[in-house]
Amino acid sequence: RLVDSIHAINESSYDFVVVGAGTAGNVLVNRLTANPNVSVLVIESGENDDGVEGLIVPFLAPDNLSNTSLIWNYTTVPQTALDNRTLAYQRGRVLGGSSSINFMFYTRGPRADFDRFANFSGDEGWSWDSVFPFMLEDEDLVPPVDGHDTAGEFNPAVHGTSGPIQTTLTGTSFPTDSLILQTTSVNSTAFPFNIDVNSGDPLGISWVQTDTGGGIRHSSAVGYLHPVLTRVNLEVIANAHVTRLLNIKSRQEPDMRGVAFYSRSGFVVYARKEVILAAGAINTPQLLMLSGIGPSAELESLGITPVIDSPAVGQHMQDHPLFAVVWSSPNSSFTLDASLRNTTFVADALEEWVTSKTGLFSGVGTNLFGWFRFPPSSNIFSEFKDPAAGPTAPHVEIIFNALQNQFRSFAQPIPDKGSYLTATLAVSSPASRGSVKLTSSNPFTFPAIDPGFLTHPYDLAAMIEAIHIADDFFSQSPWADLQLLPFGAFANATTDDLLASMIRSEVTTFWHPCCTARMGANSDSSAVVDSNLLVKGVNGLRVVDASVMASLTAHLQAPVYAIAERGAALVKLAWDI
Ligand SMILES: Cc1cc2nc3c(=O)[nH]c(=O)nc-3n(C[C@H](O)[C@H](O)[C@H](O)COP(=O)(O)OP(=O)(O)OC[C@H]3O[C@@H](n4cnc5c(N)ncnc54)[C@H](O)[C@@H]3O)c2cc1C
Repeated sequence: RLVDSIHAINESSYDFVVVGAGTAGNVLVNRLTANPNVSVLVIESGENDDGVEGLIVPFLAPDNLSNTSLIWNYTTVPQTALDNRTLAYQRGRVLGGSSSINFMFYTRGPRADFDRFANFSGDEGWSWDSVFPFMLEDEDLVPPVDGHDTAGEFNPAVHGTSGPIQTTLTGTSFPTDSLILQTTSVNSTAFPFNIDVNSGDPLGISWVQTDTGGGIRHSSAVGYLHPVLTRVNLEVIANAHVTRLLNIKSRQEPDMRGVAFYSRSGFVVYARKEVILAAGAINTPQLLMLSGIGPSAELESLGITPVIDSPAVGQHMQDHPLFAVVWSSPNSSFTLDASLRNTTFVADALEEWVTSKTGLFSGVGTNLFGWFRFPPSSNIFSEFKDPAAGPTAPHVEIIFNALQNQFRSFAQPIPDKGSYLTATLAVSSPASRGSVKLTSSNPFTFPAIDPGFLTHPYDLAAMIEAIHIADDFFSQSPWADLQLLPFGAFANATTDDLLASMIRSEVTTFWHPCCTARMGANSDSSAVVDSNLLVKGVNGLRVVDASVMASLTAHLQAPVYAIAERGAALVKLAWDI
């Protein structure tokens, strides 16, 4: 049952209180309420997603970033390695959380990253082989909207077909698709084709898989929450902001099963079994610290009485730095710039989506992308230790036909004529670390978010390597007819030093924060939760969201689903439900 008012809530205590109806939170809600004897309240700060068209049209995803009623409109602190720029740092604030506003790439990440989770936490249960069955549980792979034959575009053996989240392959082809594939043939050593990015070995160039189905976004709200809203043992309150967790024991080990929240006025509810924090990698550490779980001295300086000293809360933050390089081409038939400037073309494409959920608006605008490792002999490793987790973990990601082969830049203005090809690049296993810190004891004051982009020099060197790989890619024979020329600032960045300044002045976020309440062995003071995701040093509190990752991996949504599926299994096991 979805309620919009606190007065409609039936109880003052529930078996489980879940904080945040986001990507992970809705997995917990769905799996726990499958048992009719278990009662769950989920408290979500954002509004109901149902009926908000902008959230379900895949092609319109970027527009959500400026819809401030659906997002946490965060900004980072000045990034010291990015010319002191601050960056917009949006998160989803709506049922479905960031899965309702993200760009829908469905990527589970490399085997090596999950094996690193297992090593770090001392729990084999987090290894790729152990988590893999949970990865299949969230997924329902469905045919693409154009019904084309997908043989050779994915490996059915590594996909789920009965989970809540529909995933699919592109249903709109772009002229550059065949050129990308030809490049994997003419130089399969540097640019191998990989039939399935989600097998645990994502290296090479693959077809993009998205969490869309039938031409619409399948967020955690669409897949996990709305179908179970009729369960009588579930209550969901939207537009209700959790302000802190309450220690309900004055002696012995703290017990955090009280939840204070605000919905026009303040309320408290209690969990009989557990509070599960699923507020995401920014708000989870914020709430822990507001509740007295964090670095004691910092909390005291803000007037917050510490419950336990947990210095790692908010630390070890990672995110992928993202950057774009643009080439111009006199051959406009390969790019969509001209079409997208034509209002009739755009209106017709939208009309096609409205009537049949097919065409340009049914897709995310990117069909093929690649993950690459630098060779062991690469100069970068004479200077830096390799931060990647192992042989399946990429060093860089390149999205070759980003957003329909049109001009796309995070810093430069859109030209009103010409045709362009944009590659977006990311450092996949960055060495930089950042933090989330409280600036106030007021729960409505935004925390200080510092992703620490490029603060480790390896990340800048890796981004320069990514540009060289992209350049090499577009220098291969299939691209000759396009007569590509580096465009804009890229055209003038003719040395690595000039590339470095361009990177510093343009890098932005891939919106993948994680690791701010990371998992680890009990003896490890750099970890906030144990390998069962229970907050160390207190009772009754578990964290299940991107904050618990031991280190950064892929695009985070599919890994978060897998972590949440396993998290739900851990909760059920702990309470024998
Ligand atoms: C613009 C963008 C594009 C992205 N693109 C992709 C992509 O293409 N592929 C991919 O894999 N990943 C992508 N990501 C990342 C991915 O979506 C997130 O990492 C993932 O969804 C995070 O899941 P989560 O459960 O940790 O947090 P969220 O899904 O953000 O959920 C947290 C929820 O908690 C709620 N909440 C927070 N604080 C409170 C509070 N105090 N009280 C009550 N409720 C609260 C929030 O409103 C939210 O609903 C993208 C993210 C963004 C923002």
